Amino acid sequence: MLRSCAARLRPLLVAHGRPGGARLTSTFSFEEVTQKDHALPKPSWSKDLRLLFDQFMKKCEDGSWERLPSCSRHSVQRFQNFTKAFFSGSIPVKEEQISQAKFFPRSFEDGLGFEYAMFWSKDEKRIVCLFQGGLYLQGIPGFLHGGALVTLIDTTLGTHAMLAGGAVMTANLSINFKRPMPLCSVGVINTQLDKIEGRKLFVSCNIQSVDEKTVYTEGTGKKLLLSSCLASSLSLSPSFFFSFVLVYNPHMPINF
Ligand SMILES: CCCCCCCCCCCCCC(=O)SCCNC(=O)CCNC(=O)[C@H](O)C(C)(C)COP(=O)(O)OP(=O)(O)OC[C@H]1O[C@@H](n2cnc3c(N)ncnc32)[C@H](O)[C@@H]1OP(=O)(O)O
Repeated sequence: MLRSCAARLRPLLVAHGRPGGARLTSTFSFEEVTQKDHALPKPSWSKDLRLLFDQFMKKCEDGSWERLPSCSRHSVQRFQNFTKAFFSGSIPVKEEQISQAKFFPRSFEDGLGFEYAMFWSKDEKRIVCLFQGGLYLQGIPGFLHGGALVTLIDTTLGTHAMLAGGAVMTANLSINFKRPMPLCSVGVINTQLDKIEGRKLFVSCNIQSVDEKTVYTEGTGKKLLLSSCLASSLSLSPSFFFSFVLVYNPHMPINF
């Protein structure tokens, strides 16, 4: 699947006239153009997280669910396209800073921060995010920091809103912390799209324990579309969308 996405990206890279584009077209291969996918099992994953992951991978076999790949950096090209399209290219961040920047939830060493994998059901229009909050995310002793939970909620709701509508920003987020969540335990975020009003997407979710007996946190968010591409992108394929995130930037090493 990713190989075919990479093939689809080839003309895109050339079309954008990126530096090195010509070289890439002659040497382009899947191995060269993808970044590390972090949404895959690692030794730091607990047994619970691994078991849940395997259950969802099984659900992916008939195509009803799809695992969403996840990388830690945007390519400079993608950043430039984004800022040009939505901010008239006027974001005051230097290119070298962008190539150093990391996606916040993926910026910790393995097992110490956020470990998570998201699965998308196109038919049910929901995301399930399986996660484990590591030792560096402590708030009150022994429990996850509320801000860490909010980060993951915003990321999951943002991903849902993007799949449903295109590029979005969070305008508003409301959180109820119901029970403290133990450090290093596994949680499950379930999202839903509640309604769409013009450019506004209303999404909500909760975080439950693996046995579904405890609801740790509930979140509702209002996401604002940055473009009017809602109607045309409702049928956007997540694999294509996220494969675009995985575009290789020739100025960066392949593995981080
Ligand atoms: C490396 C791999 C990465 C992979 C990434 C994938 C996953 C990524 C997930 C990442 C996740 C991370 C995500 C992040 O971290 S996003 C970062 C955090 N968010 C921001 O920084 C947003 C800052 N705010 C703005 O830029 C603007 O205010 C926006 C764009 C939001 C709206 O400004 P704009 O000028 O466009 O719109 P408008 O003012 O004409 O208002 C339009 C309508 O909206 C209503 N409204 C506006 N504001 C609010 C509000 N606060 N509450 C409730 N309602 C609000 C307003 O009443 C009006 O309604 P109506 O009168 O029409 O009914």
